Amino acid sequence: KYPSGKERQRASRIPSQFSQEERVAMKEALKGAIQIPTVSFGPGEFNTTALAEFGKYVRKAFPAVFKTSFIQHEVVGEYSHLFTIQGSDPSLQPYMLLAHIDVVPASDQGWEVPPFSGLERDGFIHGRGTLDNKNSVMAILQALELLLVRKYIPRRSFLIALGHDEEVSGANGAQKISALLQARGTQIAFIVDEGGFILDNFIPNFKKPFAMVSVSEKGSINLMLQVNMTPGHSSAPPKETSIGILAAAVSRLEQTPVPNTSGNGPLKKLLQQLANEFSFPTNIVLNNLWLFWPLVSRLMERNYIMNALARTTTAITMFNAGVKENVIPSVAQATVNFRIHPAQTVQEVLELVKNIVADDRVQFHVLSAFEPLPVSPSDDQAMGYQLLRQTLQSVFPEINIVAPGTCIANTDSRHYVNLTTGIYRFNPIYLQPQDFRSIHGFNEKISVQAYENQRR
Ligand SMILES: CCCCCCCCCCCCCCCCCC(=O)N[C@@H](Cc1ccccc1)C(=O)O
Ligand SMILES: [Zn+2]
Ligand SMILES: [Zn+2]
Repeated sequence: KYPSGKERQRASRIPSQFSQEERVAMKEALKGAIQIPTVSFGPGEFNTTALAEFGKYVRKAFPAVFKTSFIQHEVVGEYSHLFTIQGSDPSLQPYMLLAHIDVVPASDQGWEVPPFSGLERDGFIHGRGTLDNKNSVMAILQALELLLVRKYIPRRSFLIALGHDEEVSGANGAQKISALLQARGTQIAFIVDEGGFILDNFIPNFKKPFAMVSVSEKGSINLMLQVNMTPGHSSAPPKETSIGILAAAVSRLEQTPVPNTSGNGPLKKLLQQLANEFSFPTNIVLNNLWLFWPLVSRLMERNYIMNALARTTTAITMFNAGVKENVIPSVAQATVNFRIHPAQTVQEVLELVKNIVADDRVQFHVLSAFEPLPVSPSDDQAMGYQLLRQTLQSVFPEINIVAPGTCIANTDSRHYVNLTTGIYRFNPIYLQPQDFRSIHGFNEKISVQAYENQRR
């Protein structure tokens, strides 16, 4: 039963204040989530025991979410979760929050604390998934739980979709949830997913943190290069082997980056928005990009993260050849992962790559590919973007720059493009370059303070 208008008004002004007990319980809930090793090892290779345990864990940690009559909970693709929170005003189009419960593998080597310990040390909770992306899973459910305890009933309906295989492309989780919603004819006002942060110290000589809300994400090609040659005895080798030819081809690819196309992408706009925050002479340079763009884009290429924003990137990720030390192998294969800049297409990149390799003995096999994602609106009329901006500025009043950007990696949100034109990738967390390296790397951690802010 819905409350009266007065009760609703009161509910809409629920302050984000927590008791000491609540604060302890909340961080303990995150630690427990980190301790469940929901690792995705490869396509179709999941820790299904951990995924099932995670399902039970959230039921126990957030009882109000699971027993509230106006919340429908569905399990999709065995381990993903879809929550539909029915608002009091059905005329408003629902929005949707996304997060994923799987994590990439982590072995104990290289970590200061074991990656699935969830240990708290020096004000940080450590472990795989603390930034990518159990922080979001738990913060979303925790915020909802606390609101429900405080008798919250939303006006606008919303959905929460928690995928279980984002780290291996989302085919069983996000893709199935999206298909289910499409079959139901659901239209979504806007989506919020991972993929943007409050960036702190990412731009050389720019100390002011700013929020980057990613309004698009790069496309991708996984390209397999293969060379076949006649096998033989290593005691009398031919002048060139399949391995040598392939190695030269991938080396040419590494040494010849795909041209910088950032002049036509959102990066230029982002820098223009930041221009007046810089001191002289950088402010003059950035306010006159029509003149200085060649110089600025060359300087940006020196930084590997800025470089990733500026162009299609080339990463050689797999190399396989040879069966025995005294056998000249017949086949050599390498996989190259390209992340496509929004100003380019799959076809354009493939043409460029073939011209760079320029060797007919190298065969190309496209293993998978998709185009850069559409750019979501970020103008004054874009409800999702503006709501996100206002909300983040009310939680972080010190942030006066919120800028649209591009996510350099891919997220589950790409599976929902048929449901909405407004997809915003943003986690309300300060991120420094060393934190960025910890995502999929060593020593991933989140400060207790940052986690508390996420739930507000
Ligand atoms: C002007 C200054 C800007 C500075 C830019 C700084 C950019 C930092 C932004 C950090 C964004 C990090 C986003 C994290 C999300 C990672 C998601 C992920 O790893 N996805 C996988 C998904 C995938 C796709 C296909 C197959 C398997 C998995 C990925 O590899 O992209
Ligand atoms: Zn992620
Ligand atoms: Zn990830």
